[in-house]
Amino acid sequence: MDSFLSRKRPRLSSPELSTSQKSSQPDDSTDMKLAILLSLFPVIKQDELLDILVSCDGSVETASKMLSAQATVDTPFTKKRTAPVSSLGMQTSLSSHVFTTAEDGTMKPINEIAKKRRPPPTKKGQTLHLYSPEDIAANTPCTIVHNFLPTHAANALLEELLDESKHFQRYDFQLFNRTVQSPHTHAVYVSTPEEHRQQTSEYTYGGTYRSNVRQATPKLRSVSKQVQTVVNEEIQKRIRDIYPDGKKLQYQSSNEWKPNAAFVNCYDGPTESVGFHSDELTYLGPHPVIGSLSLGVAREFRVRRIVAQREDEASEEAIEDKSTSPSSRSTESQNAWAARADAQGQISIHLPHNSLLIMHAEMQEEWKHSITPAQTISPHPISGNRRINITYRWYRDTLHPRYTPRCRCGQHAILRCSQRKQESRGRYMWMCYAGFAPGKEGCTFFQWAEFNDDGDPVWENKQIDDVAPTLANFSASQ
Ligand SMILES: O=C(O)CCC(=O)C(=O)O
Ligand SMILES: [Fe+2]
Repeated sequence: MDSFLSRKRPRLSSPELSTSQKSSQPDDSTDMKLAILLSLFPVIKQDELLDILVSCDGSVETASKMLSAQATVDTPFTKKRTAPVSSLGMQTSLSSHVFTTAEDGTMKPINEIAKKRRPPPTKKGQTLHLYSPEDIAANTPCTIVHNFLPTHAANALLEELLDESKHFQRYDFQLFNRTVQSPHTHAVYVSTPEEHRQQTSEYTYGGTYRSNVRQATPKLRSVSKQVQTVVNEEIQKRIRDIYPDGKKLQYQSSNEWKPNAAFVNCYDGPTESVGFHSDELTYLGPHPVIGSLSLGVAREFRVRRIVAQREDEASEEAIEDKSTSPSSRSTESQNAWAARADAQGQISIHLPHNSLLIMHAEMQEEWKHSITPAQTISPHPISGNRRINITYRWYRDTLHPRYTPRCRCGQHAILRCSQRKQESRGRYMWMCYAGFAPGKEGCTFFQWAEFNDDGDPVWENKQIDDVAPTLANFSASQ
């Protein structure tokens, strides 16, 4: 395994730190805090920002003051880096490790290899860089198709979306008591007037209706059809080659995947990014599949597994259960969360122009993903420093807000999956949206979500609890 490229990730400890400080905050808030610091200090490496954040006991304010002070005296934190840290273009492959030739000389099918592939190829604190489709399929919940569109079609779509990106906006998200803007811009595209009406007056996002919904261009619509075909093929391959007994996952839809919304992001320059998150399940349902097309500048897509808490961490969780928001957790419990977040390291998937990444059904519940800020990028001949990303999504009719529960605030509840707590891991729940919305306190609404095998909601036998499990138990979604 030495031949694959790995890079040390944040040093979560330093000689000055006490044991309780050796790791950082809870998974969600660490990423949010890092996102803020990155937007304030874009030339500083993410790893260093994390170190500083940890040394400031997780206080963004203290870290920010310290960094501002440092900036005036040009410390190592603020020196411009000349070394090209970006490893884009360096080819590494795990294929020689994961593909074995059988005694009769034939290649073993990928499912046999996947069964043998233990333990996970990443290590705590390290990043494994993957480039080849075989490695990505075997080691992550994703598949990649390079050179997806004919060159002229990819370039034409990129040009069209660069023009569209004039209308993109940053969205707000909540960081404790502050409202923070996304470190990239975006807009949502739909094809029909009815879908436009639904997106702007029925589906909610963060407690409000979306305002930046636009009419899909003919090119976006035609590419959507091509994405649909390939994603459905890849879903079937994944089921056949990777999933246990060649069967779809429980709650994964057995219907054809039919995208009806395209979220388009623009990352203008190397520091624009999106922090670690899972995509919101509310309208996509459990085990959704998402098709993600990259255009323009190549960037790194990082994924990491969500690690369940160990049994000996239960007492700490009991303390957390009394709190109502992640921000009220103790530093020690925050540290434990960060240590778990990094327990299995990260995998970096390199996304060149015109590559289609399929996030398969196990992705959102079991993994988190991000676009990390880059130290260096190679400008693209058409887009310069910009990267455009389109995620094609399938909003399911059965999860239209006319059917889903409302919380005590009178708003549509959001669907979340318990990702960390051993006893409830993998269970779904409807919760008040407001714990995750800018400036909102929220109510304690909580209801277990029940689904049939196809992931369509079952509404009988509602069980409503008065006290919500702490939001701390669930990872941030977007
Ligand atoms: O830009 C990308 O490749 C990922 C975007 C993403 O994760 C999202 O929009 O939810
Ligand atoms: Fe996402």
